[in-house]
This record gives sequence, structure tokens and C-alpha cells, in this order.
Amino acid sequence: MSTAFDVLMERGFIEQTTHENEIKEMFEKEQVTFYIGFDPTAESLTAGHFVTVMAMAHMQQAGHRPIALIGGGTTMIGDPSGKSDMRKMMTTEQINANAENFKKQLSKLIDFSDGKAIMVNNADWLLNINYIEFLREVGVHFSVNRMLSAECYKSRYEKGLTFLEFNYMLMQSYDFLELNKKHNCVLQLGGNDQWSNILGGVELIRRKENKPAFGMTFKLLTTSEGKKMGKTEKGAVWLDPNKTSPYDFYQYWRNIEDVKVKECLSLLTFLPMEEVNRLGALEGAKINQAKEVLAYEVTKIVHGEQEAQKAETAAKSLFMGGAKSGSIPTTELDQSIFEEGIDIISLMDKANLIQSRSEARRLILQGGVSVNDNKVNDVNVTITLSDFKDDDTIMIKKGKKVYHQIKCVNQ
Ligand SMILES: N[C@@H](Cc1ccc(O)cc1)C(=O)O
Repeated sequence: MSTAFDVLMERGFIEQTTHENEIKEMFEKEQVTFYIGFDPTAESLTAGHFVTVMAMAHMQQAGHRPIALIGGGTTMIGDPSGKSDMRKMMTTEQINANAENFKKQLSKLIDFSDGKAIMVNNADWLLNINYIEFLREVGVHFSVNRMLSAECYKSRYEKGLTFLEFNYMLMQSYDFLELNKKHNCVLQLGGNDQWSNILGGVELIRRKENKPAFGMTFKLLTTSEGKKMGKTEKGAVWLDPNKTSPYDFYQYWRNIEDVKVKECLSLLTFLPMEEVNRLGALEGAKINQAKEVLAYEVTKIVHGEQEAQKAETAAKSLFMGGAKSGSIPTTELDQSIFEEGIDIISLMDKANLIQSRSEARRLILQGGVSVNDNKVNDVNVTITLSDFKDDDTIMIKKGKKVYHQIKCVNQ
């Protein structure tokens, strides 16, 4: 029997664990109550939160009990972990409104019926803390020297870390202690940027209560350039359909970089690993099949099957509609060119789509060129025979409106 730990490990979620062997053993023996915190700093959860939500869902499916903590109290402070600037201070009204949205979204993704999961808001205990009592009970267990060397604050020393934010770690640690006492919560999970905050809570419970407590962090999804995934030129990819339409949401995953497809299938869908491995091994033009499955599955989880189907149909018909209308300018090129392979810029040049190679390069880097509905991310990408569809054509899209067909002919 594979445990929740095995599942998360096999799917590539786990980045760091505090006590790996004990955690493994615990997962084998008992139902574990664990928690993940979400600070309602915006109107909606984002694609960035989605990895941790998926981990929560896998844990729940394996029979463990999630606590989703909404950080109504911690958001009053603002987590400085990994941030180069201090966040704008938010009003209580903003925080409460966002918290309501977070609750609704989480309730769609995790099963909260019959106590199978618990939702809490740390405003309920943090807002009433007595300063002196808190310092004597909690503050006494934290070493300022150690806190100053924590990885998560490194990026802040240039611009300065305020005392307000410096307290954040203690607040999050206190949450874990509170949940440990109230709900017997023994494990905190989170993105890898949360490692120091999680460690703070683990050590607080161990010192103050003399009880076991554990922490584990997950991989953060990044692009091949190391930037946070789930962001577009227009901003974050939101889970709220009013902020990012199910169609745009679908298209984001449909146009993901080739090298990220397998990782996303593994972390963001429930497909069995055999299927993830099969799809992840597809190459050349076939990788588009894998991207279609990814986009469909992620959209289904977040927006439901109907919206996923609609988005898929719309994406396909937009592309096919363009291709079939007949009015699309077409350039015929000999098959030998594609047997050898031709780089995208030279191909666009042959089709008279560009004034200069530097224009083409700029366009591609801005994400303004796609081939067969796949964004070209690399100026050196080579087009070969395998990119052609059954009717010997490929579609190049330049900017928002210019479609151009390349027909492969055998002269
Ligand atoms: N600090 C976490 C959110 C969080 C808040 C309170 C907690 O107890 C745990 C986690 C984040 O920024 O993502």
C-alpha cells in the first residue's frame, strides 16, 4: 500500500522535510491532521496556490485531515519571506472580503463536509493577543540571531526589514501551536518559501509542549528561466473565473513551455503517473497532445468539466476556423526545407511576415508568435516535417490578428 508520502514523493511535490523517517512512519500508521495557511492578500487564489491545494487534495484522498487556515490575522502583518519590498498595509475590510473569496474557492477544491476538512481563520486568535503575555510565552523561544540568518529574509536586508514584518514568523509559529493544541494538528505543509516559518512552528511546539511536530515543503512551480509560474504579461493567473476567464486559464496551460509539461501534469492533475509518464515522454509536435490534456484537466479541476469542455472547443475552433476560411495567405515551400529543418525566423522571412530578423526576434521574445496555436518561446526553434498536420500545412500567427499558412509541397 502506498502512503500519502509515497504519492507526494512520486509526483514530485516534496522539496524539504523536517523529520523524513518519522513523517513516513506516521503516514503509515495514522490519520494525520495537517494544515496549510493562505494569506488573503488578493481577491482570489492564484495558479501559484494551486500546487499546495493539489497536495492538500492528495493528502485528503489518502484519508488524512486537512485544515485550511485563512490568514486574516497574519495578513495584517504581511509575510516578508522571499519578498524584496514591504507589502502595502491592507485594511481589515479588504482582508475580510478577500478571506470570504478564499473560503469559497477552497470549498470547491477540498471536501469540507462531515468534518473531513476544517477551515479556520487566524484572526480569531491573533487579533486578541496580549503583547506582554505573547512575548513571555512565545517570544522567549525565538533566537533573534537565528532569525536574522534565515534564508527567507536575505532578500530584504538591502531595503530593510521592519519590526512589524520581523514578527511574522512568530505569528505563523503561534498558529501551528494553536492548531496543535486545539485540533491535534502535527504537520504543517507549504510552498518551499515557507520553510523558515514552518520550522519556527515545529520548534515552538517541540520546545514549549514537548510534543512531536513536523513540517514539509513543496516545490514552487517556476519557468525554465526560474521565474514564478502562473504569471502572464497581464499579471497573475487567477482561479476566480471573473479575473481570469476559464478560456484564458485553459490557454495558459495549453501554451506552457515544452520542458514543463510533465511536471505540470504530475503536480496539477490527478492523472495516474503511468499516464503522466506516457504524455510527458511525447516529443516534437505530439507534445501538443500532452498540453491539451494538461489544459483540460487543470481547467476541469478549477472550473468544472463543462467549462473545460467549452474552453477546449473554443480553443480548437478558433484555430481551425482560421485555417479553413480560405482567405488565409499561404506560402508554399518545398518539403526538402522541412526535412532539413528551418529556424522559425528564416521561415517567417520566407513567408514575408517580417521586415527584419531583429523584429522577429523581438516579437518572439514578447510572446507574439505562435505555430499551430503554440506560443514560440525560443528564437532558435526549428520547424520540421513533424510540425505539419494531416493536410500538410502549419499555421503561423503573428501578433493578435495576422495568420499565415505554410504549405509543404513535394515538387
Ligand atoms: N505565510 C504563508 C501563509 C500562512 C499564514 C499563516 C499560517 O499559520 C501559515 C501560512 C504565505 O505567505 O503563503
